[in-house]
Amino acid sequence: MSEPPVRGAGRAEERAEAAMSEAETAGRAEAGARELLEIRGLQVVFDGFRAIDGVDLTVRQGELRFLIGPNGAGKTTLIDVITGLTRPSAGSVRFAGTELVGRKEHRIVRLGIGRTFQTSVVFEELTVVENLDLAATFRRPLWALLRRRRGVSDTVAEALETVGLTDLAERPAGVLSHGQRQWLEIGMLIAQRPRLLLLDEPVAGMSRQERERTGELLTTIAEDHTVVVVEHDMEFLRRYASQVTVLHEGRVLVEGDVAQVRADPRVQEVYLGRTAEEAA
Ligand SMILES: Nc1ncnc2c1ncn2[C@@H]1O[C@H](COP(=O)(O)OP(=O)(O)OP(=O)(O)O)[C@@H](O)[C@H]1O
Repeated sequence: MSEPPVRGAGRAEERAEAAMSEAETAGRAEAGARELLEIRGLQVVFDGFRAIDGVDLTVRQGELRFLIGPNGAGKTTLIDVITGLTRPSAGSVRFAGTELVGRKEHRIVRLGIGRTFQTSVVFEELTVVENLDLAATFRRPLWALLRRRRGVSDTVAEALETVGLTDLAERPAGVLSHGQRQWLEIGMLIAQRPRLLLLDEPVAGMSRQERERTGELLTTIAEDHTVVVVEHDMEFLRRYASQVTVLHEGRVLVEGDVAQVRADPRVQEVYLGRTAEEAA
């Protein structure tokens, strides 16, 4: 379903992005009940295999949504489709009313969607603050990049503060612990001022203490962002999740609050089966 090139489409997209930036400011002030992400009839086929098989998903502005499911359920593929990395064979992904399917990755970032990857994107030789500054320039217009910069911008200072790395601002990112590195990556996303953050397994490999701090961090971030978290850690889910969507074999199996989802026999069978006692 590749589309023919359309003359002026790039400019139309840029206009849409500019409009989105304005809408962004206005949108943040609005009540949190609005639908920000609307996925309908989504299908992704890899060599005849349906990795996503008719997914409908709505995420409202201001939600902290957890996406769980057994290995191969299609969680990462779903994030890949939202961010333009994978093109679906059918369906629609609308973000604040704008269709994302067919848009390039960098344009989707500019529309206000940021994601973390399972692999690190931090520059180890640069300091924490330099990494954040680099991330913050991503959505900045060219003239702003060319201007001589003095000190740390408010955006970067805020991101440092939010992720609790202010004391380590001048240290090279290479010396950070695994947890601190993950927080830096989240800080780098925040510095891009996205409306929607997609976090792929943010507590993987973290110590108990680091997981707790990350849970608190996500709760703070969710106060003024919409956040979708892909997570496997059930203990983490129990403590910090509110709304949960369970994917299984490329479909939405169950959706609801943590208690509803954990009590659902279908979820216990396909996902919590191995931790049924814990789920009780
Ligand atoms: N590029 C690809 N080509 C072929 N098959 C793929 C590709 N990407 C993913 N798949 C398959 O699609 C299915 C969904 O994969 P996906 O990585 O989205 O699952 P997941 O829920 O994120 O799993 P995990 O928890 O293991 O990361 C899997 O069966 C996977 O093998």
